[in-house]
Amino acid sequence: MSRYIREGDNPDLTEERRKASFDTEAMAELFWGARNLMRRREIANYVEQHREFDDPQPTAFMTREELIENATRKAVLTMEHAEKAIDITRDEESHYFNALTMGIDGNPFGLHLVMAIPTIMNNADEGQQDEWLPKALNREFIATYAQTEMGHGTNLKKLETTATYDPKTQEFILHSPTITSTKWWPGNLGKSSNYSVVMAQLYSQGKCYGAHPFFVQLRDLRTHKPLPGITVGDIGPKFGINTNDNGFLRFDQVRIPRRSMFMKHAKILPDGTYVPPSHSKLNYSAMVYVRAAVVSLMASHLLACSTIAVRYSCIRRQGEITPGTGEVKVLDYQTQQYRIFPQIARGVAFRLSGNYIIQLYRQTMTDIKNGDISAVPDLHAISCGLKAVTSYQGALGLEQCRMACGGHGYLQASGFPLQYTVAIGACTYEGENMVMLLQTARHLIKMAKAIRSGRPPKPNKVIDYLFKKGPTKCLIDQTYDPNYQSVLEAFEHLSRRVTLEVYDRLVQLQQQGRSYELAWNECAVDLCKATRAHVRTFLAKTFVEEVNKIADISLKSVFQDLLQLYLFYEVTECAAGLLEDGFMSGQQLTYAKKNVYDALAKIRPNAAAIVDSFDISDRELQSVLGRRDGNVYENLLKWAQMSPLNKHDVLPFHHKYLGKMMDEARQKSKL
Ligand SMILES: CCCCCCCCCCCCC/C=C/C(=O)SCCNC(=O)CCNC(=O)[C@H](O)C(C)(C)COP(=O)(O)OP(=O)(O)OC[C@H]1O[C@@H](n2cnc3c(N)ncnc32)[C@H](O)[C@@H]1OP(=O)(O)O
Ligand SMILES: Cc1cc2nc3c(=O)[nH]c(=O)nc-3n(C[C@H](O)[C@H](O)[C@H](O)COP(=O)(O)OP(=O)(O)OC[C@H]3O[C@@H](n4cnc5c(N)ncnc54)[C@H](O)[C@@H]3O)c2cc1C
Repeated sequence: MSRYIREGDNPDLTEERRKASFDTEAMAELFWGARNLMRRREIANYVEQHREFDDPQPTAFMTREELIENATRKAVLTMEHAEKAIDITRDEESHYFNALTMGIDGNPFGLHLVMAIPTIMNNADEGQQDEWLPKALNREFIATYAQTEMGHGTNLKKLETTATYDPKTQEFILHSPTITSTKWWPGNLGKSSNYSVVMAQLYSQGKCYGAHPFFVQLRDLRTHKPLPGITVGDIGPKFGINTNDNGFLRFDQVRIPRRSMFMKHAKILPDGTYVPPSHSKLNYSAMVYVRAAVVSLMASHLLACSTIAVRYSCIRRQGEITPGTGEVKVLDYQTQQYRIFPQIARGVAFRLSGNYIIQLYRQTMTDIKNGDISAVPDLHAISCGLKAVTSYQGALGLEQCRMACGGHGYLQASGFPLQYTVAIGACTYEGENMVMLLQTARHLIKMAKAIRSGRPPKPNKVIDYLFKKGPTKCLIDQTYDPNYQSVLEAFEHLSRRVTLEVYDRLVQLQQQGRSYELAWNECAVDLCKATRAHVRTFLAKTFVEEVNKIADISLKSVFQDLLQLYLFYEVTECAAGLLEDGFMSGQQLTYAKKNVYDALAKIRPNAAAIVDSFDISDRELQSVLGRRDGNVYENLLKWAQMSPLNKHDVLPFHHKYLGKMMDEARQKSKL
């Protein structure tokens, strides 16, 4: 018996696992890296041995208060166990440990770890870091990130919370002047946090200097009651992440010391003089971090949901393909493969680009510390576009996986509602997706201007292709092309064309008398298309580069199948754009489709082993349909029997309403 095939497993799933053309363990090592995989296994074992991390019942059956209490209990346990279970200096280990112990629906430390600590690290000056960081790491307080207000989330310039400097007392006065200035949404703000990063309009010497971050104590450290002048609470149930106490917050003339303003970049001197930062957006770095992290987060969601969908599709038999030969596994239907396998391929693509963008983020933060801010605009541009594209495609992909599981996919027991409701938040938080696409487009338009004026900027891996002249006709079906250069060139062509076309239209509209802003708005849909084309090119190139690095032939061949699917699926997705200017022919589109179908057929026998190699445990999946052992039906029944409604054969209020109604109806009909 192996790690993947065990006694008592569903025989249909075992048969699938035996079919694989590669060694699943070797694939898992390639996917995670040998050391990371070993550490994942050790961490998972650690958690399995500590049953106190188990939920007392499936979270789907809990009330909101029970959810939050359970998450809080496990969050404290997680912190207590962290040093024994993981190397806390390694983010990968922390993320994995947290996902195993606390799940994905939220926990009281979410924003503390993901936004408040990064803000302290990147926006506090040395003295402030010395004071706040050890306490933050030591969990002496829990902080969140309060930026969005009821009236404004996107347009930070219009935030209404004010921080007015009073040089007499050397304090800021925080105030929420209107209902719409109420901070609204911050994760863990409602009940868990006692501190927060607060974005407020900075006023000094009668002048407004725009939104700046402040570090503010919200609750008494002993009683946990809100401090005087502070009104704080939970915003109520949401589409998802109901384990998270997203909150509201108001200030009524609350005084905080001058040194509560984050002063690494901008400063207020004791007399009220404002010292500007070297780059006006350096205070936004925590947002940049989460945008970059979303790419890997979407990979995790897609890989988890495709694991569920593939496993379930291997044990679900329904209908015959050849009459009289018996019911097939639903994974044998080409339509099923077409729904699920592209999600696997996209998940892998996101994982590879997610690694790249997080490294770029870390490098840029180090550069900023050393006084070099040159990479900031490029990081902002690509992270906004990637965040928007991966969260949107991730959301669509999860829904495909759900639908691929038929009726059972709609059950909470499938695990999809949890994955989906958590994942789609990323289309909105950290910058609404359209707004993010338009941020990247600003960068692309600058590049287009440089192309038109014949002055390329200094070399940059992400945008260099825009300045090259590619082939004038698509060559995807013409040459032997193991590195898919002609597909990449097609993506580059599309990106270059839509970027230049929308740039030319912007210029033309201005020449016709429109202001830049009005012209921009008239071009906004196409500007978003330019960003999507650019991000597609980036994701595809990263995928090709990474597959080329694989040495093991049998593993490489599996990745090549996924790459083939990814690239040609993307060709079909953007076919309208490639056909529009005659770059690609209808015949070439047929060729692309054929490549998609060929790839589906090649992936089919390996599908179960591919998803096994993602090494996603049952504890993470929280899915009866996606169980490793494939024993779905008996466990679905067990799961339903745990429903609180089944505590009583007859619901306590039955006779009050339905019972009474039917009794009365029967009596009337007897009369
Ligand atoms: C498996 C991995 C697990 C990892 C774990 C991850 C877990 C994830 C958990 C998720 C938790 C979610 C928590 C959510 C938190 C939030 O949502 S916090 C609130 C987020 N809010 C936003 O994102 C607001 C969006 N709005 C903006 O960012 C800005 O308002 C704007 C739209 C970008 C415009 O900014 P503004 O200052 O008004 O712009 P302008 O003055 O017009 O300037 C524009 C120029 O500035 C450049 N720029 C903008 N932002 C940045 C930046 N961050 N960095 C660098 N440069 C920036 C922009 O490009 C413009 O430049 P030019 O074109 O040169 O003018
Ligand atoms: C799950 C979740 C968690 C969150 N966590 C936090 C948190 O911890 N801390 C925090 O501070 N905030 C948080 N937020 C708030 C979040 O960051 C904002 O909701 C988000 O930035 C979008 O802003 P908005 O709500 O103002 O949307 P709006 O800007 O009002 O969006 C409404 C519509 O207007 C469009 N639109 C707006 N401006 C433009 C424009 N310039 N061009 C084109 N279209 C435009 C948008 O595309 C969208 O279609 C969270 C939100 C969610 C959903």
